[in-house]
Amino acid sequence: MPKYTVPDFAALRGKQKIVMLTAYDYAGAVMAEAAGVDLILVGDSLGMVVLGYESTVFVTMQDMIHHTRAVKRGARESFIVVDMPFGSVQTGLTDALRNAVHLIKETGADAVKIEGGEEVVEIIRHLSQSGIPVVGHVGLTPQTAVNLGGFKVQGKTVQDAQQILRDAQAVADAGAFMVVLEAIPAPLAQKITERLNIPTIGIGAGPHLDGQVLVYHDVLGFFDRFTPKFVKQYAQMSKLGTEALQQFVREVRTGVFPGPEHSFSMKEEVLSRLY
Ligand SMILES: Nc1nc(=O)c2c([nH]1)NC[C@@H]1CN(c3ccc(C(=O)N[C@@H](CCC(=O)O)C(=O)O)cc3)CN21
Ligand SMILES: CC(C)C(=O)C(=O)O
Ligand SMILES: [Mg+2]
Repeated sequence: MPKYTVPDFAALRGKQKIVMLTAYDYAGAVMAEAAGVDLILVGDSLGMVVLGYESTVFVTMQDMIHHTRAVKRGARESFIVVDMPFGSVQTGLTDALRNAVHLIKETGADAVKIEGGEEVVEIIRHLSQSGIPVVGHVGLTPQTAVNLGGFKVQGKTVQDAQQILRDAQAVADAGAFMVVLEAIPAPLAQKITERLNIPTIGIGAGPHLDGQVLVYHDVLGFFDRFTPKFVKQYAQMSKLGTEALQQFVREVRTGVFPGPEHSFSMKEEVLSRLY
């Protein structure tokens, strides 16, 4: 059993900020758990930061299963949320439930996350009532970003902001136990957080939420293709890694590596008997 269960997150509201971080593999999950994050998200952002796609829409159920299994092996004690990839919920309630059950059974994840507002409430209700903990995700929904003008801040007009408020409320009413608010103005996220009775987790949504989530590769500076304004890099791993690898290349070429401390010796009497 993980350290937390579903009701624990509601209990944290107003007491302690909830910290969520993405992870996509064994090593990342080990570090996330050692750092003490409250829960791990195996995000479909893996398509971009790990697999190099231009968007998250190409990520498959198999991708999510493969990576979530690795995360689970690295973070046995953590509550794990897995993103339902694009296409895994769009083909009907039966498919959505089958895919959610499949994800959880194959990976040992604790909950699934589904992008969308009012248009996905039936799916959220169906899964929740079937016993699957569901996290909602409203505001900027990367799987359908092509309809939103790209990876852009959402909810800047009265109409758009009102819709996001309705979306968040609808997702909570449908049984989601937590909701991610992505790339919306801070005051809108604050209003939503005040209205809802489930924890809100923000990414690019300001400080007035119950918790925060960022992408692992952004936090550590492993991803340089773009850096959203809401990202804070706590390390510059791409730079550090490239410099370290350059030194490796240099040392092999100059014969500095491997040194005697990296090599295995052999008894002279053994060597002398070889012919
Ligand atoms: N590495 C990474 N981090 C993320 O947070 C992330 C992904 N990938 N992939 C999936 C989505 C896409 N996300 C993003 C990506 C970029 C912006 C961004 O930079 N938006 C700016 C520029 C918009 C513009 O071009 O005008 C903004 O001000 O909204 C926002 C969300 C968040 N998610
Ligand atoms: C950015 C978070 C919320 C996400 O959905 C992902 O990493 O895929
Ligand atoms: Mg995602």
